[in-house]
Amino acid sequence: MTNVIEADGLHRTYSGGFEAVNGISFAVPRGEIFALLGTNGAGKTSTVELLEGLARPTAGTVRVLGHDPYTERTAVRPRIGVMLQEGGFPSELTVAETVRMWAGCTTGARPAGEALEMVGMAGRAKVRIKQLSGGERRRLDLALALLGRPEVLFLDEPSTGLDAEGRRDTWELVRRLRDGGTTVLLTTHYLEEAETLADRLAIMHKGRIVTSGTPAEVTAERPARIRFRLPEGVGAERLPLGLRAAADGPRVEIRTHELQDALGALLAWAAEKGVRLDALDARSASLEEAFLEIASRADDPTGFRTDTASASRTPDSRTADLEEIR
Ligand SMILES: Nc1ncnc2c1ncn2[C@@H]1O[C@H](COP(=O)(O)OP(=O)(O)OP(=O)(O)O)[C@@H](O)[C@H]1O
Repeated sequence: MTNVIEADGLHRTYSGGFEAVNGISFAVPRGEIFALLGTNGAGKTSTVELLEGLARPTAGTVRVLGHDPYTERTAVRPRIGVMLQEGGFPSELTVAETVRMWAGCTTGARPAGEALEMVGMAGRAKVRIKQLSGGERRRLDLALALLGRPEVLFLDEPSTGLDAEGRRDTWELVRRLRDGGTTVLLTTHYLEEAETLADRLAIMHKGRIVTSGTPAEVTAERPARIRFRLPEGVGAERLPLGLRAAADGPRVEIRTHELQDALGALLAWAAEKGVRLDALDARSASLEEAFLEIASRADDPTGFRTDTASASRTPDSRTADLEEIR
């Protein structure tokens, strides 16, 4: 499969000497939605700007559609669509005028009405920019990014400021574009967005990629969780040995990399002993849990793991992991 975006050993150091991007590498094949996640200030926007050709990396290489997006800007720019974190529009123009103005600078632009239709803004064509809500401005930003029928779409926090319905509409649109062959790289703070939308993702922290893979791969590295309440008079120490659990009074939590085995053992024990497990809840790790764990672990210099190290961690298959109830 052809890689449409390739970043290799990227560094970006700002003029004061601050290293915002610290040696990251990844590749995005054609027709994939790739999400860059990260803590505030992790370096996502700094990275995306390098991919968009808005800045030159301090070290390392970027290829977009086989070209250097900075030095070969004229070859790359007509084939990409960019939605920046904050678009600046003349506030007195109407939505339609803004789109037409933008279309005038775009080769092979879609008709203005079509671009507005795609983002659900056709009914707002005559409204002045200054009268738009924050969410409507985001939709307009997206319409402008789509004007040139881009092969590669860069979306920096596309659904920030959108309500739940607007977010779902945007996800639908991004999926349709992907299904039509567009490659999409997006940054987001919404973990649900990354989990449901991204084919693959990378989590950044302090300029580095800490982990990457499909959403399922990233969460699979984290233990699943079983929670329940034991009846009065039944202590957690009576649970089967393999299921040593953290208990806070009657509330018990088991963390395990083998959810099916652990749950099976727990239910068999409860049935045999006639113990009722109240509020029983078993679930795989969510991306949010993975993210929070990565962020807190990466803050601890002794606990920092690189991508390779965390990927090669082998879960203990027989014993459930024990963790304190938080
Ligand atoms: N022009 C600049 N000069 C110096 N430092 C900068 C500059 N632009 C960004 N930074 C710093 O680089 C780091 C990374 O910023 P960046 O905007 O890339 O992070 P981000 O992951 O997009 O953050 P957020 O999620 O908060 O938008 C931050 O610490 C930021 O303060």
